[in-house]
Amino acid sequence: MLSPDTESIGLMNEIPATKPTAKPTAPTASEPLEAAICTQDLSAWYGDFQALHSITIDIPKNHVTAFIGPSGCGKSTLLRWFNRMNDTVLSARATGTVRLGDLDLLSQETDTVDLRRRVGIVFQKANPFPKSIYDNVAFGPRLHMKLSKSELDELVEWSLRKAAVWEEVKDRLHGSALGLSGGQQQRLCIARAIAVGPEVLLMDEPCSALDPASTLAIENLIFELRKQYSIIIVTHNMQQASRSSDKTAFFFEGRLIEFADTERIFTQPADKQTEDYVSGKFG
Ligand SMILES: Nc1ncnc2c1ncn2[C@@H]1O[C@H](COP(=O)(O)OP(=O)(O)OP(=O)(O)O)[C@@H](O)[C@H]1O
Repeated sequence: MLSPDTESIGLMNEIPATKPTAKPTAPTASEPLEAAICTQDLSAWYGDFQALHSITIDIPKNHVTAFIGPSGCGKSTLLRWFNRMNDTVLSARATGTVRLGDLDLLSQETDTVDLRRRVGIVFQKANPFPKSIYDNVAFGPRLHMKLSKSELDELVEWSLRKAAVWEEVKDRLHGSALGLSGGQQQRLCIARAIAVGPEVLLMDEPCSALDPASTLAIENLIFELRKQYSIIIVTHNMQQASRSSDKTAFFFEGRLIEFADTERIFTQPADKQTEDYVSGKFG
């Protein structure tokens, strides 16, 4: 049985409608950036506490965007409004707008089940279901796609290959996912997320529980996956943000202080607070 925590609830809702396609669509530098998710004046509260203040940001499609900032500055809160994970927190509310294409993400009429199919999430701690490796990846597709056995086999393999873990698990697909190493489990969770064909992948400190080799494997994977998905990664690791993201947003005390190309944020930030943070003077 799955534990009824918020993370499992989110994963259970990551349901697919269509079989994912594998056509890389990375734009070239000269093309204007199309937005995957746009927020306008987004403010968010937990009870009386205001965690986000008037956030306006366009998250570009097919790029990796890093969210950085000191603990408690609101990075995860913002990420969790992007797929309405905050619905599981009774005291959480938000004003302003968040859009995924034409979809108004804050509307009560938005189908959160379908939203979580389109916006997948990978958490800090790998959380495979206590099932086989195969069944973890096949979980969403089995619920919501009518696939033959061979089509499902193909999708499971495709997802595991895409998540760069196929070679390590192909001979033990029916063994328990809990028997994998931490880094393998995290790549399995990425495979499970992409098996349902999301447009956006949210990653909340996906490497913080991993060793350097597994971290590097995930970073390489993120870099590769951005050809097909719009990725947002929350990280406390400045090297990771600078290595694996195209754009970086720096937050402080619930406010978006600066959002620019990652290279610029790390070499010529416009704001003194950004400079102090990325140079390690605080946080
Ligand atoms: N479920 C909750 N109930 C009440 N307050 C919360 C809740 N979740 C977060 N907060 C508060 O909202 C603020 C922003 O938290 P959030 O987790 O978004 O920050 P963060 O930048 O992701 O922090 P960290 O880097 O430590 O994960 C913090 O002050 C936090 O204590």
